[in-house]
Amino acid sequence: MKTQGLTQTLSSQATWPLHSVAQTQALEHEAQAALPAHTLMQRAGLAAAQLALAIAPHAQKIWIACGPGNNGGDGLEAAMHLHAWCKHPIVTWLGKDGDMPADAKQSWLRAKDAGVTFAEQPPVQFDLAIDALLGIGGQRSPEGLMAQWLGAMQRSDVSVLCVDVPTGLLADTGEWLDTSPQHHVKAKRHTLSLLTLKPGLFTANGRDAAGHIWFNDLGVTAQKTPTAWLQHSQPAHAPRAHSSHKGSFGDVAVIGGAPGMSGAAMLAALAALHGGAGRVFVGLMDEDAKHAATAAHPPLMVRDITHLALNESTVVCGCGGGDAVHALMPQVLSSSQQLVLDADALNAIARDTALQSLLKKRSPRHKPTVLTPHPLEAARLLNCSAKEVQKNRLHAAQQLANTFQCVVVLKGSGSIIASPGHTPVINASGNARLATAGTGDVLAGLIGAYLARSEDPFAATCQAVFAHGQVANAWPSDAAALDAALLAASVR
Ligand SMILES: NC(=O)C1=CN([C@@H]2O[C@H](COP(=O)(O)OP(=O)(O)OC[C@H]3O[C@@H](n4cnc5c(N)ncnc54)[C@H](OP(=O)(O)O)[C@@H]3O)[C@@H](O)[C@H]2O)[C@@H](O)CC1
Ligand SMILES: Nc1ncnc2c1ncn2[C@@H]1O[C@H](COP(=O)(O)OP(=O)(O)O)[C@@H](O)[C@H]1O
Ligand SMILES: [K+]
Repeated sequence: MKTQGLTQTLSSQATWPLHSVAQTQALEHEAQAALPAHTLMQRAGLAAAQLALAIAPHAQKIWIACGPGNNGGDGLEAAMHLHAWCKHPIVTWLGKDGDMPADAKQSWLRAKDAGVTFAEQPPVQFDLAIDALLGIGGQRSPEGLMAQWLGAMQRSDVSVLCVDVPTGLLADTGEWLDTSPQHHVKAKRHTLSLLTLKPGLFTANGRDAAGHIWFNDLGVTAQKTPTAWLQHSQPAHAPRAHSSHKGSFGDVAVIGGAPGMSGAAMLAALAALHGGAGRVFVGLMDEDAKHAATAAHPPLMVRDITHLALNESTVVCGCGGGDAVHALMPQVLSSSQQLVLDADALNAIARDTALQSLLKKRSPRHKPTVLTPHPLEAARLLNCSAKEVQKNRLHAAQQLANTFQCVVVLKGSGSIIASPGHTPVINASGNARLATAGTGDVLAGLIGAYLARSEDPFAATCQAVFAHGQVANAWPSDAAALDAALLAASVR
């Protein structure tokens, strides 16, 4: 087994394995059995203290809020090092002598012996705070002093370093334990994930709660199949062969754009075009918009829906489809070779069990389908509330994928890509610049373009979702706000 382990930022790897709390605890037990007692906590505390120095090199007064369990033990270890390095750590601690885990007790004794300052209340002023209240053992809402201290850290303007997991966040799902709307996290935040990276840091509320994420495996290599993968970057596009032609990259046919909503279908079509599809056809449901669409975008081929070769195309259906798209769905589900279903197409399926049966039949007929619901659309398909979907996004996405035998993209902060037989992927790209109307239409079109030239629908979908978010990541902060039209023009 390796020693100490290195604290890394996530940019060094394209994909990262994410492990659940249960897997992490099993790994911790295995590692503890193979190492001298207290080794892991000493490594965790040293890593936290070193990271504290790195993110706030000039900090002197450091408030370390320690909980009653082993997460608090990590904080006590960190305090001991920071004290030895002539910083001024002040520990507020919720542990009780005689009622604490053995590792935490040992760290408490070591911190006391080293002369660390313990206080009843947080200091009035501090230069950095370390949240070592709860880690992966936190399964009920903080109350009393713990809740007060957590609130003080979240409201503070000073940087906060969370040890392992931001207190109050469920490491498996990214949901806050206490769902009252108090979590207006203000401080600049860092999280040092220990032993494993946990899925909840990357989806739902995880990204806001955790801030910049660092990882230290404490010298222990996780062997188990992960719960999910984090996609953190992707390979550059393969160069196009010189002899390639428009037929080499597939046809995408977009169906949607009912009266008043043609923009949604056009966004999907433009995204498919800029995403590299060989030819993009648009079956607009609004007759009156066809002429203007052709004039504005000559490379797009606007066609009557009945003239689209669905059985030879990757069809993107639903963007701006309104209720009228329902009538087209039997044909679309039966004939399309590959299919991306978004927005109103998903709502139509949620309402109609006959369409659900047609959808389920596609996979056995080797006709791949990608569903791209946002949480409310996913909830309609699962017959539950959007809140329930958000409670466990990985589970909801996998459930949808298994039910309909499709690839599913559950959109939002930390989009989940799930498919039967695959370990789900959490997408790391993207940010709140995408929280504007029409960006989902762009995603549907882009997935269409990637599917059209790929043999692997799951991988193609993961790459398209990453590329879509990457535009928002790279968007200059001093440029005009990113809107869906700019996004459709910028995707690759
Ligand atoms: N052991 C090791 O070698 C290593 C462990 N590591 C570290 O340990 C962390 C896991 O430690 P853990 O399992 O002790 O759980 P932890 O997150 O401290 O919380 C549980 C404690 O909090 C209490 N509690 C819970 N909710 C509460 C509430 N609302 N309000 C008040 N109290 C509440 C709960 O009490 P109980 O519910 O049992 O009454 C229990 O005492 C992990 O995230 C990592 O940081 C690393 O150093 C690697 C090596
Ligand atoms: N905060 C965010 N972080 C990352 N991605 C986001 C965020 N907000 C929105 N997005 C992305 O933007 C797109 C919005 O899609 P959707 O909700 O369908 O919007 P619309 O229907 O208006 O097109 C999705 O790809 C979603 O993942
Ligand atoms: K913590």
